[in-house]
Amino acid sequence: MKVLKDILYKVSLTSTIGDMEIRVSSIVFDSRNVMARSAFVAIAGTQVDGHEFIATAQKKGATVIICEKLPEEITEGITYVQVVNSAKALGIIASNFFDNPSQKIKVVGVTGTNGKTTTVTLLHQLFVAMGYSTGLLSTVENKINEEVIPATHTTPDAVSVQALLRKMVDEGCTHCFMEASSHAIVQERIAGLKLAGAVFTNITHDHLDYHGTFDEYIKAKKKLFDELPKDAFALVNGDDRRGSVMLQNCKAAHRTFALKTSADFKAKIISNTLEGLELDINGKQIWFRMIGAFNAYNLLGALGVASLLGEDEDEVLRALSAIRGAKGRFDRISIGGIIAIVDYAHTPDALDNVLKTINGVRTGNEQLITVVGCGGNRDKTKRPIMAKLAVSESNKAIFTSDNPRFEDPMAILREMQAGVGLSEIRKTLTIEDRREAIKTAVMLSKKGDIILIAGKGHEDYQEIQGVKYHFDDAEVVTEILEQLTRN
Ligand SMILES: CC(=O)N[C@H]1[C@@H](OP(=O)(O)OP(=O)(O)OC[C@H]2O[C@@H](n3ccc(=O)[nH]c3=O)[C@H](O)[C@@H]2O)O[C@H](CO)[C@@H](O)[C@@H]1O[C@H](C)C(=O)N[C@@H](C)C(=O)N[C@H](CCC(=O)O)C(=O)O
Ligand SMILES: Nc1ncnc2c1ncn2[C@@H]1O[C@H](COP(=O)(O)OP(=O)(O)OP(=O)(O)O)[C@@H](O)[C@H]1O
Ligand SMILES: N[C@H](CCC[C@H](N)C(=O)O)C(=O)O
Ligand SMILES: [Mg+2]
Repeated sequence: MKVLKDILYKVSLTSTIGDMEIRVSSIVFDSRNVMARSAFVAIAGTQVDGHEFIATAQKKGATVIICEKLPEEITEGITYVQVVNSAKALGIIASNFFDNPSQKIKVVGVTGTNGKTTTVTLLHQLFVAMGYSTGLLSTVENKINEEVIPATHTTPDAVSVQALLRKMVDEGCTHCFMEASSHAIVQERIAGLKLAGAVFTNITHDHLDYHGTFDEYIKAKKKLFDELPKDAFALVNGDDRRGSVMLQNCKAAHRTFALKTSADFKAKIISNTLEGLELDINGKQIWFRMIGAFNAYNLLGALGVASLLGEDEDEVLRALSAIRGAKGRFDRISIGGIIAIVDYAHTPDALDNVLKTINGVRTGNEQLITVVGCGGNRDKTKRPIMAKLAVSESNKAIFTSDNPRFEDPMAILREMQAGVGLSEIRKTLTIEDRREAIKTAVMLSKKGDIILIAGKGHEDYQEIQGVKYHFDDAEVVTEILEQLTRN
């Protein structure tokens, strides 16, 4: 239990009504989770306005209401705190409630359209390998050293972020590497967090359904850098022209990494094969198990962070060279001479990168068959672009479902087909059922061929009408390859 006025430290208040010395049992932003003596924080969301649930929260036992607009009816015995921005207040209050864990651990946030999970996973594995007790907050999973705490979001909600950091500090962690999604930055899920540094990987087309325009999407990412303290570092990809935008008006120490331009952390690709990457870094030639030129950026980002946190470059490079990265990112499954690659490419840039990587290393005698879909209730403008890329960079493309959510799967597929020109339509098949699509790809391939299954990576479900059915691309393709190559 914490005293209300203590957990309001640093929150911009407009007015208060009632006892400020009252004790609070938990911080809750969803009325459905309120318990006796909770403080309920009302937030206007994308679907509903949390202010509509103030009365419900009170009935369920909330004794403190934190809101932007005071309710018309004020109840005796309840304390009301009016704040300027309740989403931001939630982060600060949650941090105070958990005794500001981010002040006791070095937290590094990674943002960007692609490469966040890969970069934080590399860093987590690297710091564990170097002997540090280390936390991870990522799309795939949250972790304290090797203990897995399932993840529901790329960046958890504000209360979970602080609760997880508290657990990390209590378990002796000295570092935490976390993804900062653009949704999380805008929704203030990381308000109240003290960052030791932030990384910008890149920005390309995604999430325009949520942010509205590309400019707003850039602004969302930039907010992370605008709010960094002076003693933090801001490490950006110098080859992405928005890298310098992130650094405008940023008080933290400016640092860059790049393959093409001059930068604080630089590398040159010596070789890039389906087995891994060889890079030249400061005159040292090092081999990494990560595949694809884009992973040179993720490796450099991780090296930059480790160096900025004071680690020895040689030791870092030695450890990094043994690391495989995150699950579902360029996972290779080779059965009966057919190679299947499962990858989380769910944006045009990611798909383009993965296809270019495969095309850059194949002989050309084999076929490349791409199985791909686009998520429902997400940015629709990605659909024709991703379809076009899949067709033009593969011998055959099979369009299929990828979490249709509440949309009609066939409507999504038609929007994908609209991106393919008449001359290329014969190179495509549309098969709504993802298992059937993968099976068809396997049946169409012969020894030496490559099947790329894009979009779901580590995901172990197919989300249809609010229900998550078990579905794992790697599991399905393995089973089908084993069956068909046995016969
Ligand atoms: C679009 C979006 O980001 N939505 C997130 C947001 O919900 P919202 O603003 O839509 O909430 P809402 O349903 O309108 O409700 C408003 C408020 O009323 C409260 N409420 C609601 C109902 C009720 O009965 N009682 C009640 O108190 C809600 O708890 C909330 O505080 O805040 C919620 C709590 O933190 C999130 O769970 C929710 O994530 C949804 C499920 C989601 O799918 N988000 C995705 C898009 C997302 O966040 N993705 C990024 C990664 C993207 C990427 O980088 O690729 C991520 O970080 O995971
Ligand atoms: N640095 C990069 N530049 C471009 N594409 C990349 C990069 N790193 C990874 N990718 C591609 O993007 C996909 C997603 O990578 P990753 O999971 O690391 O990104 P993310 O930013 O965490 O994505 P999300 O927004 O869904 O959390 C990979 O499967 C790969 O296809
Ligand atoms: N973090 C991303 C993941 C997309 C993954 C893809 N499989 C899909 O469902 O669209 C999102 O929530 O938009
Ligand atoms: Mg991620």
